[in-house]
Amino acid sequence: MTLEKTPPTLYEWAGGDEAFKRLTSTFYGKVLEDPLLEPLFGTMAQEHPERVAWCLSEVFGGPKTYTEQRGGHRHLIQQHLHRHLSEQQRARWVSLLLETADEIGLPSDPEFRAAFVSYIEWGSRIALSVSQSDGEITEDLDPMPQWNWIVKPFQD
Ligand code: HEM
Repeated sequence: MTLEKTPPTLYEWAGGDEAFKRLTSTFYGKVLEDPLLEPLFGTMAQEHPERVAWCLSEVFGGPKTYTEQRGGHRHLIQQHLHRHLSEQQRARWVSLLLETADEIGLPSDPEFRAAFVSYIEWGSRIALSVSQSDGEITEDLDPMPQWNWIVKPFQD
């Protein structure tokens, strides 16, 4: 029998809770200075950056704090309904987040960034799409999506 090396989760590779909290606290500081995004986030809850950190941690294989504290993917989607986000705002949100990832020193290896940007693109496009809806959610959207390595980081 050969033992295979188990790769760390993306959450572990990124640096765990502390890294995601640093990412979102720095990011929302920039968001509040941005003329396109400030109107959306100027009145955000004080806990908002931490909730987004829980959410990213969970998607990337960390603890299920967002689901336990806030109610999972259904709740996440619900928070974006009726907001009528624009593509320009979505694109700015993504570019500022990626800029912040560099600034706070998230791992810059191609394998991590390929997986990281993949969720950010997917999630932000879902947020844009559901934000156009004036309806309510009827379908079951849980559990939270789970992201993993897209390109294998280690040899077996
Ligand atoms: C991967 C993409 C995204 C993730 C993971 C995400 C995550 C979250 C989370 C966790 C919340 C708080 C939910 C709660 O209270 O439990 C939230 C709320 C919100 N999101 Fe997103 N979001 C994403 C994309 C976007 C984009 C692209 C925009 C706009 C450009 C946006 C605008 C908002 C706004 C305006 C709120 C409400 C903030 C408040 O007033 O407290 N989101 N999002």
